[in-house]
Amino acid sequence: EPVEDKQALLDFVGNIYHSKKLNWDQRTSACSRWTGVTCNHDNSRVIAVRLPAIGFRGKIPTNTLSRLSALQILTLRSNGFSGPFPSELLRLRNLTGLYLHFNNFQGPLPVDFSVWRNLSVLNLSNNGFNGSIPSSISNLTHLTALYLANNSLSGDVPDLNIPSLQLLDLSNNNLTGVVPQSLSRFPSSAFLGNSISLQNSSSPVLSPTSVPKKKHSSKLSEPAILGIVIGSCTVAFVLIALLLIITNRRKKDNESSSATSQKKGKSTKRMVSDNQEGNNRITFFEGCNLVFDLEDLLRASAEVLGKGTFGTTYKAALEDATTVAVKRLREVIVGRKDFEQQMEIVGSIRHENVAPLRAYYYSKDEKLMVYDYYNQGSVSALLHAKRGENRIPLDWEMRLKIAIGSARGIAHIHSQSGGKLVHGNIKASNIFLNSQQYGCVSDLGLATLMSPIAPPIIRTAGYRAPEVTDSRKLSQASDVYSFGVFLLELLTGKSPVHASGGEEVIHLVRWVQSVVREEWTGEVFDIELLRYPNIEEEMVAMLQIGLSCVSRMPEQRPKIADVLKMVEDIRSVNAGNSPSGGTRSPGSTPAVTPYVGEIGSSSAPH
Ligand SMILES: Nc1ncnc2c1ncn2[C@@H]1O[C@H](COP(=O)(O)OP(=O)(O)OP(=O)(O)O)[C@@H](O)[C@H]1O
Repeated sequence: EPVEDKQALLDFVGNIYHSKKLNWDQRTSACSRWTGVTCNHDNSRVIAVRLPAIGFRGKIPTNTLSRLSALQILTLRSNGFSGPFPSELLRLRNLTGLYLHFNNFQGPLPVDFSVWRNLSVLNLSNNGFNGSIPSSISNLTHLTALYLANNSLSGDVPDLNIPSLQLLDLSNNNLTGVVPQSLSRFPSSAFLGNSISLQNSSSPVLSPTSVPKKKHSSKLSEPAILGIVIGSCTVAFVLIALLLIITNRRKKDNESSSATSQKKGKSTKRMVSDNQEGNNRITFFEGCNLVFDLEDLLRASAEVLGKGTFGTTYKAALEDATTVAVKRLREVIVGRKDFEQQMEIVGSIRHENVAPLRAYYYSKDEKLMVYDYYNQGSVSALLHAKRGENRIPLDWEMRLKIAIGSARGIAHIHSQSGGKLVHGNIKASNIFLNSQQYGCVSDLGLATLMSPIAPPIIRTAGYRAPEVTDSRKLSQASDVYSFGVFLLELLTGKSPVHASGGEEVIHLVRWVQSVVREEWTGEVFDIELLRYPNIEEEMVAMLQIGLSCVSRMPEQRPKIADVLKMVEDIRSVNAGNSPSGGTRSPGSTPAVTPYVGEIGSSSAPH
């Protein structure tokens, strides 16, 4: 437990009015129980504090939050904080994200911003700040987003030469002069509602107060914000249903807890729901550089990526220019405790070939999981999308790296929880490319949490081991089966279950087995691969591995560690370093099916 950090937080909350009760109890674990608090991996320090719309009123008590010296993220938005800029916060040298928007802060900004060396997002919009924009902001070399809109800032816009800056909003202030060259790359909307003209342009394009000022927009109700989001994001779909359900309670709280709100009569009722709400927190895992809270998620414009077995996945663009994938689960059959336990296991996995779970949210009505967004799409999309058109096919090199990476990821997963963890849903749409373009597996550990009556989606069915189809016996061996199907998919370019011409449905595994049995091995490979010379031996090696993984009997399948060795050896097979058949490690499960033996002798040139 971070004893001192905990005390700092208690000192903070004990010395400021807030209309919404926080479940910060001295006796409970701040790291696992306290709303809005995130700790590092060994729970020795608090690294994030997210307290939007708690109904705080007054000045931030001195010498409280500033003692959280490991703090990286601070969100105090949509409260009623007042007073001058809390310059004590400049002591928080590790801050990457500071969100103070929608408060009533006043007076000038601090002169020297340069202490916040790691700051990536600064949102001070919708306050009453005045004076000029300090040019020391230029020293924030990691800054990606700067929001100063809806204040009373005046003077010239400084020359902010920050190459990393991607998002800028200075609108609705009293700024004058011209847009400096360094900021000319931003759209004019960033400067709207000031008396600024664009450089090299004789006419002032932006007339003063051309847009009505929205001062102290903390008055804006959540529905109004939603309205703006929805209205302005005509192209993007909005997570309306998601938003409405989750915001429902918060909306009520916001209305009455905002400092400017008139309604105070609801407090008793609110207290009751607060107590329940205490547990409905969004939980972040360490290494989550993403700066968002639930409300950021709600305000994000979102697009449906697809519907899967376990729910629907959305792509959500956050206001700091990051994009996340939010998976909304349905039919969770376990209780909160089991769910949280599993999330902790999944969220603690950090491996370059496993997609990191960044955060999750649990409430009675909503269960969300937040992942990084992979903009290249899944291997399924890379493999199958728009075949035939002038797309760039996945070359053999890429497919090898995908196979190696995903095998490494699965091997790592199987080594977790005392060697007991099962992925449960290995398939091409759950495999992505990491920054080195190796395979990276996602969506693990959900199968045991979800309803077994989840509709059997045909896309998933093709990856299921026979014992899973028959009696839902998920195991590491069934993961190996699914991985084998995935290898066959990589080799053939065909989906696990696909229609051939007419209505006939082809099962990839059976099809590959029969083609191989007829000794037409060459026929199985993806025609897109035929253009690459000298890879047949490697393809045959992968075929052998894939077929051994899809052995009917679970105990005949190799262990993933052995599969991994074999996959990693595919290259050396070709380089002639390793004699055919000698690639398996001693002691590995003998899993070569008769078919494979035949391929080995019939196709490998001697
Ligand atoms: N982090 C992500 N980045 C980019 N795309 C993603 C991400 N997560 C999922 N997707 C894509 O969104 C779509 C829907 O994903 P989802 O996981 O909900 O369903 P699925 O993979 O088809 O099935 P299942 O629920 O069984 O995993 C898929 O095309 C998937 O590849």
